Parts: sequence; structure tokens; C-alpha cells
Amino acid sequence: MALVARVRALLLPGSRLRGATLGRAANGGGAGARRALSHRVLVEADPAAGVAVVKFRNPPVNSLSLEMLTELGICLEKLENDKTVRGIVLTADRPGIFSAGLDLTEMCGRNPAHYAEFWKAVQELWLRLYQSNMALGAAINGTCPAGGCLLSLTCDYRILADNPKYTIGLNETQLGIFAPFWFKDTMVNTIGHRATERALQLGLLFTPAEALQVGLVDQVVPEDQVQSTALSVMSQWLAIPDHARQLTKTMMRKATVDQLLKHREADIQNFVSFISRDSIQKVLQVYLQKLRKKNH
Ligand SMILES: CCCCCCCCC/C=C/C(=O)SCCNC(=O)CCNC(=O)[C@H](O)C(C)(C)COP(=O)(O)OP(=O)(O)OC[C@H]1O[C@@H](n2cnc3c(N)ncnc32)[C@H](O)[C@@H]1OP(=O)(O)O
Repeated sequence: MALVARVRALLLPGSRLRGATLGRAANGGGAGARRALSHRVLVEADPAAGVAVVKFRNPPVNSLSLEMLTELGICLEKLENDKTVRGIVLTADRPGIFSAGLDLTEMCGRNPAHYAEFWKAVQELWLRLYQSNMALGAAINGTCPAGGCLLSLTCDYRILADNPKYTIGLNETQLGIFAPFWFKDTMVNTIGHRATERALQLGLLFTPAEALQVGLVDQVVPEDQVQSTALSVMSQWLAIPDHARQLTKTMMRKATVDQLLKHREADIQNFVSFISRDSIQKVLQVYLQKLRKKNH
């Protein structure tokens, strides 16, 4: 079975995301909150508030594997088609790591067809998030490098937990790779050209105080208030009539989206040829081994 079909089948039957009913939330969520489970993504929807909290739970580090990208994309698609949901907050199910970014094992020791499939999935998730009609917020309750940072940058606002261990940024150059143009554009649209150039060339991971100063996040709050703050900020975004907010969002983001749409195939080919280079494979393997050595 194709991956998308397999993941669709995995989404829990009976959830609101698929059909009619969902059980009451065991915890969190307001009155009437409903909870749906899939393997790697947990959704807590509160129809009264018009908000769904989408929680990553892909242990150990919420990396964006092909499965995770696909599952997240399907969850978001279902939420977009759910008339009771107008806003989504992205967060990690367990605090500590928002997302370790793209899954490095998807980019190491595989074949070109796999690299192409993986990169297409990364593009698709970005396109879905960056063009979403929903109001999107990120409740960043953990460390947030590279692809994790990109996820948060697709949102309309970011709330970061005040913990110096929770750094955020596009650190690709530190790995010996680089952020493609649409990662760069997403950051430029958030913090401006000069700050992005510095952040990308140096592969900076910002502490919460630094991230706030440069505008990478909108608010830094105590760790136990990240989700509640993200939800209360969401109510401000949802107080604006949807059509007016959506038209404005499209106006602001269209040029950036169009760039990727125009160069989508070339971007996949560039990724495949770059990541397949022996020198890049070596660099990634050394980086992965270093991460693994810590634990063995
Ligand atoms: C178009 C033009 C061309 C474009 C050119 C190409 C563009 C590519 C763009 C790339 C974007 C990316 O997101 S690249 C990904 C960048 N990500 C990172 O640099 C983060 C790396 N990870 C970390 O720093 C840390 O793991 C961190 C997240 C802080 C958590 O630290 P902890 O101490 O809690 O956990 P660790 O012990 O380190 O990790 C637990 C296990 O998870 C694994 N792990 C950690 N991060 C992982 C990851 N991203 N992918 C896979 N596996 C990972 C470790 O190897 C461990 O494996 P075991 O020991 O076996 O259990």
C-alpha cells in the first residue's frame, strides 16, 4: 500500500477527523474538547472555541520522518475540512523537544528515489502550512532546530517556553548542509533580510531571549503557560473575520509560495543531487554518529 494510503488507514476510526464522533478529552482542552489519536500526531479539538491543538508525538525527538510528514499532512487536511475548526496550535505532546527537524536517517544511505519522495513530502507539508486558511500558532515547548524551526515559522505567531535549553533556529550550515531558498524566504518574511543572512550563514540557534529580540518568536512565557498563552493569543486572531484575515494572509505569503510552486521539480532535483554527494553523505553520517555516540 502507498504510504499516504497506509497512514490514512492508521488514523483512528470514529474520530471527528474521519467522521462523526470523538470521545471527551481525558485532560487539557476546554469543555466539549475532543481528542483523536493517530500514531504520531495527537489532535485535541475544541469545537466551542473553534481551535484544535495538534501535538507531535514521534519519539524520541519528534523528527520529521516521511511517516511523520505524511501523517501530519493528513491530520491538517482533515482539520482544514472540518468546519468547526478555524485555528490550529502546533505543539509537542511531551515538553522538551518541539521537533529535532527533518529526520536525518531519511537523508542518509538511501537511494535517489527515496530522497525525492522525502523532499516532496517536506515541500507538501510546508505548502499546506504556509498557505493554510486557518490561523496557526506554535506553542514551542521544547528545542526547535532546523525543520522544527521551519514548522514554527509557517505559523502566524510563535510562543516559546522560557527555558535556555530550548534553542530555535535554522542551524543547517552547522551540519555542513544549507537551508534551501524557501526555508530562507520563510525566515526573511519573519525577521528580515539581514537578521536572516546572519542566522543562516552562522547556523544560529537562538536562546529564548535572543529569539525574542530578533523577532523569531513573539512571546517568551514560563514553560507551564506556553499552551494556554498560545490559545489565548489564538482568540485574538479568531476575533478577526475569517475572510479578511485569510485574504490578508494570502496577500502577504503568495509571492513566497509561488516561488516554490514555480521551481518545485528543480528544487527536488537540486536536493537529490546535493544530498547524494559522497561528501555530504559523509558529513551527515558523522553528525548522526556523534548524536548516537552520546547514548552508547
Ligand atoms: C535544495 C537544495 C539542497 C538543500 C540541502 C539540504 C537541506 C536539508 C534541510 C535540513 C533540515 C533539517 O531539519 S536537518 C536536521 C537538523 N536537526 C538537528 O541538527 C538536531 C539534531 N538533534 C539534536 O541536536 C538533539 O538530538 C536534540 C534534538 C537537542 C535532542 O537531544 P537529546 O539529548 O534529548 O536526544 P539525543 O540523544 O541527541 O537523540 C535521541 C536519538 O534521536 C536521534 N536523533 C536526534 N535528532 C535526529 C534527527 N534530526 N533525525 C534523526 N535522528 C535524530 C539521535 O541520533 C538519538 O538516536 P539514538 O542514540 O540511536 O537513540
